[in-house]
Amino acid sequence: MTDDAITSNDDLPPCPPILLGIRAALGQSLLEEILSSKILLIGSGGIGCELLKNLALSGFRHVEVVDLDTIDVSNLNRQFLFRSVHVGMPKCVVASEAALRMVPPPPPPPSPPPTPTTRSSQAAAYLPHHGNVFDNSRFNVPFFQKFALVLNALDNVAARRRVNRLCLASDVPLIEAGTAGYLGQVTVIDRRSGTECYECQPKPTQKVYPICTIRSTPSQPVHCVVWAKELYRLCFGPKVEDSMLYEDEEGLRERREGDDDGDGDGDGDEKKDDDGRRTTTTGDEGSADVAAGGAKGGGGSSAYMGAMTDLRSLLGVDPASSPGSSSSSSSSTSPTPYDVASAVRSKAREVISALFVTEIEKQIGMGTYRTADRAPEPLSSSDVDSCRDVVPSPTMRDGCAPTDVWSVRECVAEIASCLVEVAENAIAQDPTFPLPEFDKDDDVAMRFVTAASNLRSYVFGIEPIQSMYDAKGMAGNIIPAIATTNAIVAGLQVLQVFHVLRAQLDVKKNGGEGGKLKECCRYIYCLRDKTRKGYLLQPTTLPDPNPECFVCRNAIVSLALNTNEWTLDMLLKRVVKKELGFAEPTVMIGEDIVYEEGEDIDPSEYAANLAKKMVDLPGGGAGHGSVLRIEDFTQDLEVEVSVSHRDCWVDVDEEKGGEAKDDGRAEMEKFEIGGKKLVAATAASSDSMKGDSVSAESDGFRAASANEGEDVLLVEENYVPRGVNEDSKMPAQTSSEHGNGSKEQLKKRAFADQAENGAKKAKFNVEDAKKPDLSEVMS
Ligand SMILES: Nc1ncnc2c1ncn2[C@@H]1O[C@H](COP(=O)(O)OP(=O)(O)OP(=O)(O)O)[C@@H](O)[C@H]1O
Ligand SMILES: [Zn+2]
Repeated sequence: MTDDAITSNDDLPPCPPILLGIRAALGQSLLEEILSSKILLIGSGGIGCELLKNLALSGFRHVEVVDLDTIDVSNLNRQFLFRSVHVGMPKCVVASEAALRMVPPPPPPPSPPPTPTTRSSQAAAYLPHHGNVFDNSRFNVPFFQKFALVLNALDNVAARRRVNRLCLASDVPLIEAGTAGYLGQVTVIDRRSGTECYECQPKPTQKVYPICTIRSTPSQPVHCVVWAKELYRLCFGPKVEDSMLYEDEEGLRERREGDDDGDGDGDGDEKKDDDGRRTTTTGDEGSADVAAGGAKGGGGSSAYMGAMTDLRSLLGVDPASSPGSSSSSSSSTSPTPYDVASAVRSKAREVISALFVTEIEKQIGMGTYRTADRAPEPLSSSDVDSCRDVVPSPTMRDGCAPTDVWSVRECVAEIASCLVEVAENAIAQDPTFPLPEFDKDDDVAMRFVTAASNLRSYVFGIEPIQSMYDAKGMAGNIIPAIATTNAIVAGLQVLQVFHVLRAQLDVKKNGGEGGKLKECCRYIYCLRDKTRKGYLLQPTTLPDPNPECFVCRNAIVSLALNTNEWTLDMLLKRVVKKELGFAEPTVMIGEDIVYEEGEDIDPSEYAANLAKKMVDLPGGGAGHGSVLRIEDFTQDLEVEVSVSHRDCWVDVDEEKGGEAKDDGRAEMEKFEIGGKKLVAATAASSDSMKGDSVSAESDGFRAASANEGEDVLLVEENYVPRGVNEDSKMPAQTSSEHGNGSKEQLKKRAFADQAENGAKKAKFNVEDAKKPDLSEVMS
């Protein structure tokens, strides 16, 4: 791979046997770079565990790991650095300790010893940071600047955007990765090298949710839907132990016994080995004490299993029992439907209270949610009382629609109503009873899952609360995360790490500006189906930035909405924070600051503006044709937003032959980012604005080309990637007029890549059309 890679071992300093292969492939100087470089890893879940193991076994001695979550039982099947004794402990703490034990011993110091001491001869340290990467007091530009490069192993767009911005602002290369079932992708983002950033391409609306475990600290609606499906299994499943929420006494005992030092704290106490080489890696202050809190979580019993067992028996789900025959039922004769309904409602109250009050309070007490964006708030007892017919279930209401969003109390009432229905069906010996596995097309199943998922969202402050229609879309599209894909992708990431370090080493040795990663790094797809030549990995050149990207190219963002009705508060929450990802925005109209956030800012200063309509804001208002300037010093980001007023939203839905499209949002709440920019500030009628609609969706097409001399398998040279249609060799499906997303630009890029790499024109391979854009994948 390199010139010095061929040097005979006799001429080289001693090296741990496990690293001889690395040295033979990469050379002594790159090995030294590996031994001394500081690497930051964000996320220690499925991909993160694989990456940590790879980094450790490749000789990396200085790695820091950020993760906000604690270990759940359901992570154990494939997040292989964790054991049942670790349940409840921070993932990053356990993963760092486990990986550190795999780091080969340091090479013996050369004689005479180097002066000053180089980092490669220092003790290895894998430092965990249990926290949310959005915590700007800890994870900010100075923190990122300490590292040679950053690796992402995340499962959500918001956190990926945050890391992307911090890396751009810190000038640190980012190796980004994602998987979705059998599919995966890895790319390298480097501002100085002029590569595309994570946000250069608009993200397509997510259609599948690759996820298969439960997030202890949920942050998205889909995390709650996954949890609710497991709750459904726990209530109605033929085998209660199949549910990821199931806890039995034996399992708890095992976990306590697994804490082999017998102190019950579950810490494993494995921080040092005999020669003291492996240093204690408690990380920052947060990690050590949370680890202790989390460990108690490993030994505590769940607050809900007792009530759940009674409920199953009452529902007649467990074969030994029949409806109404619970131990808590006092009736000795056959119960009437009324008796059953009232017994079920009362038990439902107990279960809901255990799940959404007692269990949450218990976990809060143990510090499980310290890293959540917002501390969870247990339901109130009056909310839980809605079980007792206090509130009618929303689906029993006249005119109820699948797009309705239910309140907390309605969700509680809906759960109770589903449970009563199941019990009554059981009594009537309905042939559909007992309930089958969860089926999104089953009415009771979907009502139950929507209500339970939303209650969890309410408790954790997760928005938006889902209508049954939305929840169904998610519940039906959750696909399992596959450990093998995670392993492949993590391996590819480490190969890119070597390339980045090699480029950095060249600059150190030979001088120059750096920024040459486009020459050596690749965007790599991991495909599900082999290409015709039998390859599963496809490297392509790193794409150029999108000139329309407001993150890396300071492009102006165009925004259309009803400026007469939108308030500043709506603008901040729905557009500035949610869509544009600003963490601490300062909003200016001309020279006037209309809003500011941050540690030193008194929130009352701009409180009066929050309720004002956009047109009524100071500085002349943010009406049609105005320009807002939004800054965020925490991300070193500044953007100009060109505002246009729109109050009529007739979009043509081509699939429905030109009918008006209803996306479920109230007319007044609609907005569009990324339409045509206003050229001049003219007063606009609704009609004059109609033509401005441009979908911000893109299929995330990447121009692909075969590259010679890769360290991954090549695809055949006549391969044409997804999105290029056979006749025109033009990217299909994109309707965006955004820079690289436009047909013309994509076409140019595809052809430029082909020319550059001598790739011949190709036939479109149908199998390859399955290749997704994984830029928004979950893990
Ligand atoms: N904002 C964030 N700050 C820090 N860590 C984060 C943030 N968002 C996500 N993570 C972490 O990224 C990791 C993503 O890994 P992954 O998705 O494999 O794990 P998982 O959620 O446990 O499993 P699953 O594959 O079922 O989704 C998680 O451990 C999660 O805690
Ligand atoms: Zn960009």
